[in-house]
Amino acid sequence: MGVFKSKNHFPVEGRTILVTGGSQGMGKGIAQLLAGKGANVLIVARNVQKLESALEDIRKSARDPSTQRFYFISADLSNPRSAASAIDQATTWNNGSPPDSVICCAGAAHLGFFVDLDPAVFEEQMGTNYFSAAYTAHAVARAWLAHPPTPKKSPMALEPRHIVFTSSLVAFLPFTGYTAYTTAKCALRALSETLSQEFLLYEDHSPMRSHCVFPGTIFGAGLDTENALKPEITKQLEEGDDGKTPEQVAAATIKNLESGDELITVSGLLGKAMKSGSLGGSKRSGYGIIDWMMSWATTVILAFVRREMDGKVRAWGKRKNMGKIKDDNM
Ligand SMILES: NC(=O)C1=CN([C@@H]2O[C@H](COP(=O)(O)OP(=O)(O)OC[C@H]3O[C@@H](n4cnc5c(N)ncnc54)[C@H](OP(=O)(O)O)[C@@H]3O)[C@@H](O)[C@H]2O)C=CC1
Ligand SMILES: CCCCCCCCCCCCCCCC(=O)[C@@H](N)CO
Repeated sequence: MGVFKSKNHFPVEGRTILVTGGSQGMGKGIAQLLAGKGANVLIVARNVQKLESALEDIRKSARDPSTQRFYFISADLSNPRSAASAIDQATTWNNGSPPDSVICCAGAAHLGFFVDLDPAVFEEQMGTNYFSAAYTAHAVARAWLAHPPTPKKSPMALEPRHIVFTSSLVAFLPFTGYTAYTTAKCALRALSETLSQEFLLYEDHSPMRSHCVFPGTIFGAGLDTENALKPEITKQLEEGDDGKTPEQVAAATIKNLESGDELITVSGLLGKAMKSGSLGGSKRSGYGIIDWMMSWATTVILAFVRREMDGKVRAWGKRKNMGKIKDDNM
């Protein structure tokens, strides 16, 4: 049956994988899934209590608890020195080799209308969502180049090492209320795609791959926190997405990594359609046929979707008298 079995581009058994934001939500889901597939897993986040309790659950998901190893590192990854130190600690723990792959899930959304946000939020959102991943990637790419890969199977086979970024469906279509967050998530897409090309420089001696995941709504504590600040109109615009559990998002992410996708969606047809409408010069999945055919439909559909969304936003502003100068100010 070997002929029909396609290559697994993301083997994890016996590998060491670092997951940022691994203490809850999607990151924890991914860490548990990788543990179940036989990987050694490190998780990084700030809050130690959450890290400890997540690590317990990850350990319980292990395929073989007698051989697999698990560890947590507490670090604020929006600080470049802390991110570099986290990769150093991970390398020391992993007997001197950097983690084989890194999955960056750390992130959080601060919602609100642009004019209502304190300017500090723009910087915080870049730190939490963009710099946390950029600094982690920078530190691990340097470590990878300093530690050439050791062949896992035959002497000739060099397994690529992978860095995975987590963006969002909001990177494909504007959603009112998300300015501070979406800009950081779009920056992650640009980083991932530029890196995927730049990594080709090292293809012969130190193959590396970068990927970007674009989840839709993920249920959990992160979503509950962001919803407290989310404008009603934003909730209306997001209604087309039913949402997924962290476990569903984790499973779809790993499945797509295994099939070798660079840009990964995890929301069924909705995600595939939104992605295909924004491909430009981006890498297609497989031979690109499905992306290409789908894009015929979505360039048309998305124009209508956008019109409908804009109509909702315009009507909302009108109903709430937004932007109107109060009479007593005149
Ligand atoms: N929830 C959703 O609807 C969607 C989420 N996403 C993105 O998917 C990812 C996962 O989302 P979700 O499952 O909701 O995540 P959660 O909010 O549940 O968890 C976020 C994780 O990131 C960690 N983290 C946050 N900031 C930092 C930091 N500065 N340094 C280190 N760790 C940090 C948190 O731990 P601690 O606070 O202890 O540091 C926690 O482990 C995020 O990047 C999010 O932006 C994308 C689309 C939709
Ligand atoms: C053919 C195209 C049809 C388009 C339909 C539009 C509806 C899609 C809704 C998507 C909702 C956005 C979810 C991500 C939110 C997010 O990233 C935050 N929650 C972060 O925490």
